[in-house]
Formats: sequence, C-alpha cells, structure tokens
Amino acid sequence: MADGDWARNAEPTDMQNNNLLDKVPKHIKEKLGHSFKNEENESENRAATSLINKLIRRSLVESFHHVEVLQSDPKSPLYSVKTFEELHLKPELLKGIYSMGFNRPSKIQETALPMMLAYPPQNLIAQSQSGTGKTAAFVLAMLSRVSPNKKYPQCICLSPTFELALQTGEVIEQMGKYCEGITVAYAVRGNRPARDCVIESQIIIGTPGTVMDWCFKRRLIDLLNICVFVLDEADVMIELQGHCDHSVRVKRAIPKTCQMLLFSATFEECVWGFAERIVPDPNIIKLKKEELTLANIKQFYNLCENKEDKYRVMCNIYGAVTIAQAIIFCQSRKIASWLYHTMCRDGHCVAILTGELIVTERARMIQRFRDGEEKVLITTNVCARGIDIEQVSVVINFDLPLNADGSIDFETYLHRIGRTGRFGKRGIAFNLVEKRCLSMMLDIEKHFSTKILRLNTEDLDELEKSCF
Ligand SMILES: Nc1ncnc2c1ncn2[C@@H]1O[C@H](COP(=O)(O)OP(=O)(O)OP(=O)(O)O)[C@@H](O)[C@H]1O
Repeated sequence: MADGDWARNAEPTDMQNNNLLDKVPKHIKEKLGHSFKNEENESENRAATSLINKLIRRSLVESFHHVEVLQSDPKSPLYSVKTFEELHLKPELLKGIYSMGFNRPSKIQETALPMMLAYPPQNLIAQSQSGTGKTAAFVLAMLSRVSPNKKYPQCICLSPTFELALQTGEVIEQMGKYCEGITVAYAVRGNRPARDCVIESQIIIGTPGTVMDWCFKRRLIDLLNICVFVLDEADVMIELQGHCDHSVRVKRAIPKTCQMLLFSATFEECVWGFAERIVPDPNIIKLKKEELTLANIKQFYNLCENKEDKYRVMCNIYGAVTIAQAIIFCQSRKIASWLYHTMCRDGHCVAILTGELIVTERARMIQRFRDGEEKVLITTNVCARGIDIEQVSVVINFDLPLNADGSIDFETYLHRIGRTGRFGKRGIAFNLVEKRCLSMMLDIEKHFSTKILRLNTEDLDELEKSCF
C-alpha cells in the first residue's frame, strides 16, 4: 500500500480486522488491555468518538504489518538493501539486535553505520525522520568502538533531557547485553557517585550540565581516552544556550582525534552552519525539505474558542484516545498542571510529567506510562523529543508549540507528533487550535507540504469520507 492510502481505504471487515489483530504482538495487546474489544462508546459525542475510535483502531491494527511493507519500499526511510550482517557488526552485537526484534536496518542505519565504523574514524552529521532508528545507529557505533577490557570512559553521549538520557542508556544496555564487560554510567541529575570514585564505565550517557559537572567540578571522568562523542538531538543542543555552552566545553577537553557524531530529525539552516563549524570535515546525511513530513501520521485539527473549550473537545475524544496510549502536549507547566488537575477532578486517570518534578518522580512517571499503567500522559516540550514508546498511537497538541516570539515552532511540532508512528507504525495527531491561531495551522501545512484535516464534529460524514 502506498503512503497516504492507508486512511482512505475501505474500513476492514470484522474478519479482516480479526486477522490483522492476530499480527499485533501479545505484549502490546496486554498493555492496551480492553482496547481491542469492539465496545460501544459511552462518550457524549458518540458519532465523533466512534469515528476517531475507528481511526485509532485502524492505525493500531495496521501498524503491525506495515513495517515489512515499508522496509521494501525504496521511497521509505525504513528501506534498506543490506542486512545487518552486511554492515560488519560484531557477532555479539548482531545477537543483541536480533534479540530486540530487529530484522533489517533502516535507511539511516544502512547509510550511517559504514561511515561511523570506517577507519580512520570519520565525523558525521546525520538527519533522519523521527522514529527511524537514529538512536540504534549511534548506539551500535559506540558499542562497536569501545574496548570492553579497558576500564575507563571511551564514549560520551549527550542528550537534552533526563528522560532521554535514561532511555538511550537502556538501549545501550539492551543492545550490548551480549558484549561482556561493557558498562554504562548515567551522568544525570540525582545520580551522585561517591566523591573519590573514578568512573570505569566505557560509555557515559548524560545531560550536558551534569556531564560537565562530572568532568570538571567533580573530576570523576577522565576525558583523555574518549574516542566517540555523540550529540543526540544535536540541533536543540546547539540552539539552547546552556546546553550548547556545556557541550562545547566538554568537546574542547576531549582529544582532537575523537570521532564526533551529531544526530537529529531536524536541523534548521542556521544550525547546520554551526554544526559544520564545530565538527571538522564531516560526512553529511541531510534530508530534503519534502522528506521532512511524517507520512504515516494522520493529522487533524479542531477549532476551539478557548482553554475551556479545548478541554471540552478533549473530553469528547478522550474515550477514543484511551483505546491506545496518548501524549498531550501543553505549552507551559501551568497549563499542564491545570489540565492534569481538571482531568483528575473529572475522574480521568492521567499522568503528568513536567520539568518541575523531582527526578525520581520524573523517572517513575515515564516508567509507569511506558508500562501502560496510565494511558494518557500530560506533558510539556520536555517529552517532545526522542521519547520512544511503541504503543503511543495518538498525540494531542493541547497548545501548538510556539517560539519565544509567538511564531509557530515547526521543529518542535514535528518532534512532538513524531512521538507516535514510531518505525513506520501508524499514528494520529490532534491539534486543538484557538480560532485566532488558525493561520498557524495553515503555516504548518505549507511548511511541511502536508494536509491537516479539520475535525469538524458538525459534519462527520464529510470527515469520514476524507479519512477512509
Ligand atoms: N532496524 C530496526 N528494525 C526494527 N525496529 C527498529 C530498528 N531500528 C530501530 N527500531 C525501533 O524503532 C523505534 C524508533 O527508533 P529510535 O528511537 O532509534 O528512532 P529515532 O530516529 O532516534 O527517533 P527520534 O527522532 O524520535 O529520536 C525504537 O522502538 C527502536 O527500537
């Protein structure tokens, strides 16, 4: 099936649906619990909810047989001609990859890995769409480069947030579980090794401030033998003053010969310039502008009067949204907190994750959501990037992401909606838009040359026609 056709095709019959359901892995079905039963919806706005319900159920079901199709479509970012074996990875890494259920590399993995593993080591600045396996690519590079017998830091990977650093660390541990002797140290807030300790782990993953602290203030890390330096979500690391200063300071203290790897789904032109200045002689993998949109995510918007009206619309679609798992993005901690308390007051079971929580709470919240304990997570841009939770099939922008000057933040929009539709799965994004912000929706459509359908609850027949 060609990209974009999925939502227009006829609704599968019950029998087809049941056959497709067989393909949904058991662990996902368990996490989603009741959601696959064909229940009548109890919500007030039954017609709208039932349509959204259909859409979400369909996207969930189709997700699990779509990846194979995409991996053989040359136009897809998941396409590859090579196998993992042909990428000359160590046998213990191949074992790790296959144990994670990967069959074939994605385009970014197939292209970037030979560059990253070449001798002499080459620098790389790489861009690829959200959820296409960039993390796995640079994790494989780090695991391939370290010497397990040498008990000192050899790779540093910087992430913009606490949650992302933990997640990347887990990927390193999972992928490297057959590589004996390799360990990971987490340089994140709340983790305080003893004062006289010297880090022996070969791979350090952390946020820029804490890594800097460990290197220069607490002198826990010897930077002399660092041979790979990764900046994940590199554009935001460069753009955010604090992150940039800390990252550059660490980078200056590591050997000049160290391999530098910069990854992100988005790089604004001004960021490319800076990236190329700090990374000597890099290989570059860059997306064309038209490749930036996420074809597997169906986008909608709903016009609302104000915050209260947005809340009403949200409650209307809530029943459908909790078929799977959903992330709701708010522009500020204040709105996130208001939404959380209002939803709890009205009896909804939701989680909240914002930067003001203490780190143990943040770690607990994201884990609970990952485990499916809560189906809905209310958050801010702190979870906009990198967070990878397979069963998230809906993203709701309670507020559109804005820059400090009030203009639309296109990059964050793309990262936020990219929390769904991971690795070729289907996803749905809803934007709740105040009338005065309608022009921003049109700006997004134009910027990404994409179509965002109005979820007009007054004319559902029309909407249904355009969706299926
Ligand atoms: N070759 C592969 N085969 C199957 N699944 C894969 C493969 N590579 C990665 N994945 C899975 O795809 C999902 C997305 O991968 P990953 O998080 O690396 O994407 P990303 O490009 O870093 O995304 P983002 O831009 O959001 O940070 C993960 O769940 C990962 O386990």
